[in-house]
Amino acid sequence: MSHAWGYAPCNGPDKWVQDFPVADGPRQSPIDIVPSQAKYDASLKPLQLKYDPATSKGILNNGHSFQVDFADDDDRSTLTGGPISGTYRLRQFHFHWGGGDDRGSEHTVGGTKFACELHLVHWNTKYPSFGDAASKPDGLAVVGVFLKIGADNPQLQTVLDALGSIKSKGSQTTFSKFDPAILLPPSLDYWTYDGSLTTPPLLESVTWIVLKEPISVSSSQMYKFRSLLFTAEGETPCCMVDNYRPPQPLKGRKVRASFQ
Ligand SMILES: COc1ccc(N[C@H](NS(N)(=O)=O)Oc2ccccc2)cc1OC
Ligand SMILES: [Zn+2]
Repeated sequence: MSHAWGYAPCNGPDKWVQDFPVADGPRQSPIDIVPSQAKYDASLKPLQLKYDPATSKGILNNGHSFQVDFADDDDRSTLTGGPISGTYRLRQFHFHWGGGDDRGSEHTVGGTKFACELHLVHWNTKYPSFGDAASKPDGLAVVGVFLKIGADNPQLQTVLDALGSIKSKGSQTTFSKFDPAILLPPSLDYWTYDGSLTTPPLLESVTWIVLKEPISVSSSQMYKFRSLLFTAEGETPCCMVDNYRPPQPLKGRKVRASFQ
């Protein structure tokens, strides 16, 4: 691919394998989660997500999605328990969404797509940095939360209100005192499986933890996500929509459930 990766027909998910051969690897993400095929594992521990709002730093349009970045130089915002061992630090969160309410999530459940999916990216502190962890099979843990079309979600509003300041690729602004825990559903029941980043470099270093319970988002709130641009200022504007990779082959992997 002579140009950078993206989600258009010319540089989208079907083309990524040209520059990132791991795209055809044995543990690619996302996947379709089939609840009846997911085996309850009593040894799975409850998720422990402890986030300090003081660690939120800024919000950035990176040309593929937008992300909120967190200070990860200590253990103030961490993931422990669940399917992982040790302590993973929160690095950033971001979303994937569709051009319409009928699509947008990366993982699907029994073939059902949601309008949007939140990813909270954590890295294993047994490694010295995110970059180092990202290349290890147990280096990353991403918590996925589905956003289902329904009532307006007030907890999303501070994030959505910031999008006006980061419309174009490369724009960023401060985003402090934000507690990502307010984006989580009441139940932390989850499915888990071994997978990868869902964007290039598609590294097969992610323990996926996908929450069973979605949070709500209204159609009008979805329009705020779709007001962002893939493109930088001065370029022909292209709306940031359909920034999701479709489900990938399971290739013999087992999905476990933390609930019966
Ligand atoms: C902190 O560094 C990274 C963090 C994440 C990802 N990729 C991430 N993969 S995912 N969907 O599996 O979490 O996807 C995106 C998608 C859009 C915007 C930002 C992340 C890549 C990173 O550095 C290469
Ligand atoms: Zn993601």
